[in-house]
Amino acid sequence: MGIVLGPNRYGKAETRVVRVSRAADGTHALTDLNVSVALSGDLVDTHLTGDNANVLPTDTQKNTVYAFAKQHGIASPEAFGLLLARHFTASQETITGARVEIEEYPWNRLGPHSFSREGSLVRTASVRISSSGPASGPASAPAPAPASAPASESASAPAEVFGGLTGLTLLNSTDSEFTGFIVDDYTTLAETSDRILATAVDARWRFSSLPADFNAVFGAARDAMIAAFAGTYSYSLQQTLFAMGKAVLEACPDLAEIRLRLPNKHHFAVDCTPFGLDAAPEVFHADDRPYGLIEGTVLREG
Ligand SMILES: O=c1[nH]c(=O)c2[nH]c(=O)[nH]c2[nH]1
Repeated sequence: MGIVLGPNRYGKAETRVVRVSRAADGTHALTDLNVSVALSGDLVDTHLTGDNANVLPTDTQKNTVYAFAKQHGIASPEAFGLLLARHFTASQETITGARVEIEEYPWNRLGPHSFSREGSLVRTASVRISSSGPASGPASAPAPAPASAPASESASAPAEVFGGLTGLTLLNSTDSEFTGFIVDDYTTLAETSDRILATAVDARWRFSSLPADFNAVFGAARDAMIAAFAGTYSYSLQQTLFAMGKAVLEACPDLAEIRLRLPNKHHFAVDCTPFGLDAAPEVFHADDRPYGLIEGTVLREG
């Protein structure tokens, strides 16, 4: 039996790029990204014989990230990912697929040129382009070139675009129950009609059409998730997950689906009665692990 090369891709991972935009009045704006590029295409020779004629070096990919940040600016992580993915697939005959994954670390403004890093929230974007068609899924959209894309790249292959976030830590100190679950020989969990519900949201949403303003969609999706978490009287984190996903799709018509991963960050009431104190649950132990992990996709019917 012969041995053959399977699916493969290569690229420069985690190029950290910080773009400063300087306005005439001395006010600066900051965009802080971690960009990972992975390319695929006609790359058999480099694997089988070491002939690198078809290989665009990963060092060049890193340089392209920096050059595009300078030349085109970074309107949004999604638009920047599209710009890069289109460039790599349109400019090199041997490169037919590109996946660009971006993390954006938000900074809060302190002054005209001073900033502080925002907590744990990270915005994410992912763009996949294949000149032989989108990577997968029926709802991929033909992607218009971002406003700042070079004209030569405007007629390129369809793209799949995902946005999202991680590390959005949320907590309700009441309005959460967990009762009526299966009880078997190993169940010790007591039913509770009042508990802390806390999670760190990991969300990824797929665009079915590409909006003019990705940042507006991001803000609307984030705000809808937060409002749904805070406003839902929860009987399970699963129910809260669906409410959050539904709220995002209702707020954002450009999105086809949202995938949510919600760790249940357990808070256990500490029994203070041995210390002669009352039993009201006011002191909690924030447990690190193990944690429940509730995962689900919410999508439009059809
Ligand atoms: O919201 C919850 N969902 C569960 O499935 C579960 N399981 C558990 O032990 N606690 C919880 N809480």
